[in-house]
Amino acid sequence: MKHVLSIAGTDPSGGAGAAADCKTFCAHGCFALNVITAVVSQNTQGVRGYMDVTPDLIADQIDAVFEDIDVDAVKIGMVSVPETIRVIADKLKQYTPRVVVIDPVMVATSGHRLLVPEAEQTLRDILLPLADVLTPNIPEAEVLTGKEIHSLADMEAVGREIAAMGAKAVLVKGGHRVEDATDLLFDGTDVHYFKGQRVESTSTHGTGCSLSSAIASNLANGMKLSDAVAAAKHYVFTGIAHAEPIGKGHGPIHHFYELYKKAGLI
Ligand SMILES: Nc1ncnc2c1ncn2[C@@H]1O[C@H](COP(=O)(O)OP(=O)(O)O)[C@@H](O)[C@H]1O
Ligand SMILES: Cc1ncc(COP(=O)(O)O)c(N)n1
Repeated sequence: MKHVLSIAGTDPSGGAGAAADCKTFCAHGCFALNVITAVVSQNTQGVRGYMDVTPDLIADQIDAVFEDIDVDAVKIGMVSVPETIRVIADKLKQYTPRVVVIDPVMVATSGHRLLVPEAEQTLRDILLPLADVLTPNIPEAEVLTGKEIHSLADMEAVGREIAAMGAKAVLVKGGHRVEDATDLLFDGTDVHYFKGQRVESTSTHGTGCSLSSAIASNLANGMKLSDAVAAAKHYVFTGIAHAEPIGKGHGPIHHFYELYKKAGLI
């Protein structure tokens, strides 16, 4: 069994962050490990506040994992402040995990910032070059490049530009598109489109967290990148399409992929 580590913030309502990551790893038959960067009070209706874990405690959590367990892949989510980014980057350089998937989380679906503006530059300069795969959504790709995205051609242009900043591969996610939910991968050489129908649903909390965790799991399980992304996208699509509404706001996607398969739903 492969061991996959999430480095992310929390969500007590179980839809995003560390909870989504660990559910996704388990659904892919991987053993879930997790390091917490920030304790967040949030639910399906929004983020109420958060407290960053100190850099020393983040470092010690990462050491506790790597000194003890062989890690096959790492997924990084909410990193909130420059100090958090620096300590994670130092530890990635120290332990050189085989696969690093970075979801550059900036703003929650509810509109609350999860990355302070001063940290955007640090993320771009220090963390981005350590990514085997970086998975910005459209607003995040716009912040990283300073360019507006209105079309698939714009998604391709920013994907290439972010790769030129140092990420080995870039998946520009299309969840914020109006017409469909097509994602675009630039793998450093080729461009791949992952066409996706938009599901009209309020169960979209944690889609980005789950997608990047599914990619990390699929890569840990030995898939090649384009297959890993295609399978991850299907996982998230199914999670949205078959979710039972939970909570009063934007509910979580579901992680019962194998059950859905057995039931003949997918
Ligand atoms: N309403 C939707 N219908 C189908 N797929 C969606 C929908 N919303 C998001 N996705 C997919 O979920 C994944 C996460 O995308 P996105 O929502 O853009 O990320 P984030 O959660 O970081 O904002 C992408 O593969 C995207 O295409
Ligand atoms: C700890 C944490 N990490 C990431 C997200 C983003 O998820 P979403 O964009 O689906 O709200 C979140 N809400 N909370």
